[in-house]
Amino acid sequence: MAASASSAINLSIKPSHTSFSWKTHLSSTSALAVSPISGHRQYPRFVIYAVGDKPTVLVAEKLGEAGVNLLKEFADVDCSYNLTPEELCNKISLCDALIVRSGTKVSREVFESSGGRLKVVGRAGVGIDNVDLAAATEHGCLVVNAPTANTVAAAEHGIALLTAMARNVAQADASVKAGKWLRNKYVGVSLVGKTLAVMGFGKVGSEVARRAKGLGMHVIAHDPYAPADRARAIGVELVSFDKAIASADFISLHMPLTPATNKVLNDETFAKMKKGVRIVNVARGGVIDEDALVRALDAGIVAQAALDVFTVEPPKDSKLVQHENVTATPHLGASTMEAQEGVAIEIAEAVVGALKGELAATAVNAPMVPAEVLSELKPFVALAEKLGRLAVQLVAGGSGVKSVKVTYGSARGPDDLDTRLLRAMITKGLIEPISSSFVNLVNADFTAKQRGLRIAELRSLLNGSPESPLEFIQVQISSVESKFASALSDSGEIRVEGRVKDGIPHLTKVGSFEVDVSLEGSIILCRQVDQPGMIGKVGSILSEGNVNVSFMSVGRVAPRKHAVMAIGVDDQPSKEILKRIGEIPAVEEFVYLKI
Ligand SMILES: NC(=O)C1=CN([C@@H]2O[C@H](COP(=O)(O)OP(=O)(O)OC[C@H]3O[C@@H](n4cnc5c(N)ncnc54)[C@H](O)[C@@H]3O)[C@@H](O)[C@H]2O)C=CC1
Ligand SMILES: O=C(O)C(=O)COP(=O)(O)O
Repeated sequence: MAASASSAINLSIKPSHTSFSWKTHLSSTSALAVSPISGHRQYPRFVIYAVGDKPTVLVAEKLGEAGVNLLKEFADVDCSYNLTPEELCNKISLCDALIVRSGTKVSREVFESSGGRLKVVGRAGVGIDNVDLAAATEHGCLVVNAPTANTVAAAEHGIALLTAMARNVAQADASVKAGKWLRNKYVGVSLVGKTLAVMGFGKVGSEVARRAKGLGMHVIAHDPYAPADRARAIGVELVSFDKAIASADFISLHMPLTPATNKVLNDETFAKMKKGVRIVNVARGGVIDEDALVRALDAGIVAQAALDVFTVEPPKDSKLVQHENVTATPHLGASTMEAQEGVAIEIAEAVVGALKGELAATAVNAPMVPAEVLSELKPFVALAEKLGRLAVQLVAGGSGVKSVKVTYGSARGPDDLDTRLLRAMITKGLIEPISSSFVNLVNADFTAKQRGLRIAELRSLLNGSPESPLEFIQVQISSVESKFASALSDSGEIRVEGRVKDGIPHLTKVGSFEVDVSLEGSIILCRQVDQPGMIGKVGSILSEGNVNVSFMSVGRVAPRKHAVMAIGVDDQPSKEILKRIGEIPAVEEFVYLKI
C-alpha cells in the first residue's frame, strides 16, 4: 500500500536542516491554532513552533530599533548590512527569514541558495521590485511588505522635492555655500494655479494630491486601477495617460515599477508633454528612461526634474545627476525617523507572524483570506486536505494523477464562497503523500501546475440555509485505476466525499457507497458480502492486534449484497493483522489509508 502520509510530513513550511528542530504544533487532525496576535490569520499545518532553537532572521539593511527588538523576542537576529550578493547567498541557507529594504536584490539565486530553509522575506517598505516574486512563490517562500508606515514620509518628500525644485532651493543653497549671491539666476516658478498630474493614485499619490491641493494647485491624476470615488473625494479628476502628461505643468510619479510602467516616460512620451514641464520622481527610477530624460532636459522639454530614485542606485549616470536642472536625493522618501520606526515594527510583526504560521495581512504572493471567512472555513479546510490525502492513496501505484475534479456542495451563491484555501489544502493532500514536495498556500497552485495536475472546481448549488458555507466537498480523480475498486464511481472516477459534523470532518461517501466515519487517525475500507457477524469478526482481529477502533460504519447497496465497511482506527495495524482481515472469506477487497 502506497500510503506514506504521516503527521510528520504535514508541515507546509519545514526546515531542511536536520540540526534545526521544529515540531508541528498541531496534530494531524487539528485545524487552526489560536493566534497569539489577534487579528492575524492562521492557516492549518502552516503553523510551526520552534522547540529549543529559535528561528534565525537575517536583517540585511538598517531597520529601526523597535523592529529589531521585536524580532529578538522570537528569533535569533543577525544584522549584517552591506552584504555582497555572494555573501547573501552564502548566509541565506542558515536563515528562516530575511528582511531587506530597497538596497538588496533578493534574486532567484538567493532562494535557490537557501536550500528550502528561507520561509519568509520581509520588505521593510512598499516596493517589492527588488524581490524575485516568481522565484519566491516557486520556493514556497512567503513575501510580506510594510505598505503603510512610510506613505506619509514618501508623500512629504514628494512635496519637498516639488517645492524645492520650483524655487531652486538645492542649487541656490550650493551657490551660497560656494560664496555666490545669485538672486536673478535662481528666480523660481509659482505652484499656485498650476496643474499637477499625479501618475499612480495609490497611497502615496493620493497623499501628494491632497497636499498639492492645499498649495493651491489644480490636481489631475492618472491611474487605470484607482476608484473614481476616491479621486472625487479629494477633488481630483482621473484622466487618461496622454491627457495627464499633455496638460501638466508638473508631473509627480507614484506608480510601482512593473513591466507596464518600465520606462513609461521616454522619448515618445516626453515629446507629448508641455514644453517646460517639471517632473518629480519618488517612485522608482526605472519608470523613467534616464537617457531620454537627459535629452528632454537638454532640449528644454523638461525644465527641471527632482529625483529621489534611480534605475541603478547609487546612480552611475553622472550626466543626469550632475545636470544643473536636476535636484537629486539618495532614495530618502521613506527616511524619516517616524516612518522608519513604523516600517520596522510593521515588518517585524509581519515576519514573526509568518514564521508562526499566520498569514500577515501584507502577504504579497499568497491569496488573502479575510479572518471572518477563515474562521468559517476552518473545519472544511481540514476536511479538504484529508479528502485529498484519502483520494490519492486510493490510486493504484504507477497511475499518474493528472485530473482532479472538486465539487463544493453549498447553498451559497458562487460569489459567496472563497475556495482558494480549500483548493490549496486539497492540492497539499493530493501531492504530499506521493512526493517529497511540501505544499503551502503560497506554492499550491504553482506546484500543481508544475506536476501537470489540473484541479477543476465545480459548485453544486443546494437548497437550504446558506448559514454554513459548505454542505459537502467531493474529490474525484479521473483516468486512474484504483487499488480499491469500490472507490470508483459509476463513471469510473475515484470518488470520496466528506462533510463536517459537529466541527469534525467525516468521510461520508466512497465510490457509490454511503459511509460515515470521522476522519481522525486512519481508516480501513473493506468491501464484503453483506452478512451478519462481519463487524464482530473484523473488530476482534483488530482488538487482538491491540488496535483501537474509533468508528465503524457500513454502507451497502442492498441487504445481503455488497457493503463497504469503513473502520476508523487510532493505531496502525501490523501487516499480519491486515493480512488476517484480508483472509476473512466474505472480504472481497480492503485498503488501509493513513489520513
Ligand atoms: N522613494 C521612496 O523612498 C519611496 C517610494 N515608494 C514608491 O512609491 C510608489 C507608490 O507607493 P504606494 O503609493 O505606497 O503604492 P500603492 O500600491 O498604494 O499605489 C500605487 C498606485 O499605482 C497604480 N498603478 C499601477 N500601475 C499603474 C500604471 N501603469 N499607471 C498609473 N498608475 C498605476 C496602482 O493602481 C496604485 O493605485 C511605489 O513605487 C513605491 O515603491 C514608496 C515609499 C517610499
Ligand atoms: O518603500 C519603498 O518602496 C521605498 O522605496 C523605501 O525604500 P527604503 O526602505 O528606504 O530603501
